[in-house]
Amino acid sequence: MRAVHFGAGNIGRGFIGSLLAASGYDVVFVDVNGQIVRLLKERGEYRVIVAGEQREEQWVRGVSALNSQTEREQVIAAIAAADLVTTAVGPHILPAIAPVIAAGLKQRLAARQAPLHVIACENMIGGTETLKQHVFAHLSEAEQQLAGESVGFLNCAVDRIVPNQTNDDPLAVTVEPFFEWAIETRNVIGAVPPIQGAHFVADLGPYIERKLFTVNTGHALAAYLGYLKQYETVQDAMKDSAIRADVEQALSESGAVLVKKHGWKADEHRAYIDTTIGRFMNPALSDDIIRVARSPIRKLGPNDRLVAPAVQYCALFGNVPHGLAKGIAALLRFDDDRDVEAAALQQTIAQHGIEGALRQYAGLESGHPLVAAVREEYGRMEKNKS
Ligand SMILES: NC(=O)C1=CN([C@@H]2O[C@H](COP(=O)(O)OP(=O)(O)OC[C@H]3O[C@@H](n4cnc5c(N)ncnc54)[C@H](O)[C@@H]3O)[C@@H](O)[C@H]2O)C=CC1
Ligand SMILES: O=P(O)(O)OC[C@H]1O[C@](O)(CO)[C@@H](O)[C@@H]1O
Repeated sequence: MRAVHFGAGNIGRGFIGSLLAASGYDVVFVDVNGQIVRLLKERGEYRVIVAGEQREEQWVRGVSALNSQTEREQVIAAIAAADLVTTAVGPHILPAIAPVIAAGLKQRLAARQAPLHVIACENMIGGTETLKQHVFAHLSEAEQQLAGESVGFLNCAVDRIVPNQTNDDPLAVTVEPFFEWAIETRNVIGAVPPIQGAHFVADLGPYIERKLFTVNTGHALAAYLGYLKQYETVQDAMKDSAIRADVEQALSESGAVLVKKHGWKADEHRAYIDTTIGRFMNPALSDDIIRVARSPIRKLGPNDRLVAPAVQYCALFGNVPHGLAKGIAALLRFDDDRDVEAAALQQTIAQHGIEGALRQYAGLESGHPLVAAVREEYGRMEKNKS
């Protein structure tokens, strides 16, 4: 079995590539990072360090790599011959990799009809569906129809915390022990792709929302509130009892939405929240606040980790979730100049106020009750700023 994986970064090497190799796939990583591609080609293996109560090392073997900028034809040929194409590049990169995936599909469709599955492993709702739209924009109608018969685009939810890496070996990747990869079977063609440890589900909706509105919501609160208090890592922020209480409150609010909307059992969801908070506090990892806070405009999106559960909470319960509102306010205060989205967000706020930013990026009109709550929290943070 052959898998082509776009994005040999933290989650690509530390989670997806490692699981695919363990499942028996020959994994070809595709990346634009020349050093990582070169080292993967030279060595054909790398180390995953699982940092839990004990430290465990696992070797991922039999991998290779291609540079999507300089080896485009080889990437196309690899896709044409693959059983599986996966991505972990970041939502904003999906349009950039779509043309080469489309070219691979064209070559494949001309030669054979064996099933191919495509899975985008990004932190977003409908990630693979979004990738499919980008890919299909490069195919003719006839090619789209053919692709519909043999290419299955499967949405998924990926969960494993893989922080920025500080190992001397640039290929080694330190990860947390926990992982969960839920893959929707709705668009499977033929048999489900054999992936050890993946959880195949008929309907991804409850799983992606549980993950995004718990792990990513809580992480975002910890990061944005931690940034305001000048902590460097999520672990340090979570030791601050006030921040931890705010994270707890926001997760109780998003949890109420998840329990009511998807029927997750309240006690089981409480255990899921507790596990998640334990993961944020893992003393064997050091997770930079700047990494978790990255791309605040994306994270302010109407379908993303803060605004989506907050809006749904308002609609379901008829009042405002103040913990989530505080998280949104803290995001609006994120002004680290190393992050291009943070700079753009601050410019929008300077020109149009926070109401303008909430309208533009979150789709929230000024009359929405959440806006007043965010404004109040935002003002309070200004007063407390020292
Ligand atoms: N790190 C984590 O804990 C988790 C990350 N994710 C998601 O996984 C995705 C990737 O995140 P990370 O691995 O953390 O980021 P990363 O920055 O470590 O990895 C992204 C990789 O994509 C590569 N890349 C960029 N443009 C490319 C292109 N045009 N073609 C091929 N490769 C390209 C980069 O060089 C980099 O190696 C994101 O959507 C993130 O939300 C999901 C769950 C966990
Ligand atoms: O990867 P994103 O969407 O920028 O957000 C960072 C978040 O994603 C993760 O990397 C993985 O779930 C978390 O560590 C964090 O909540």
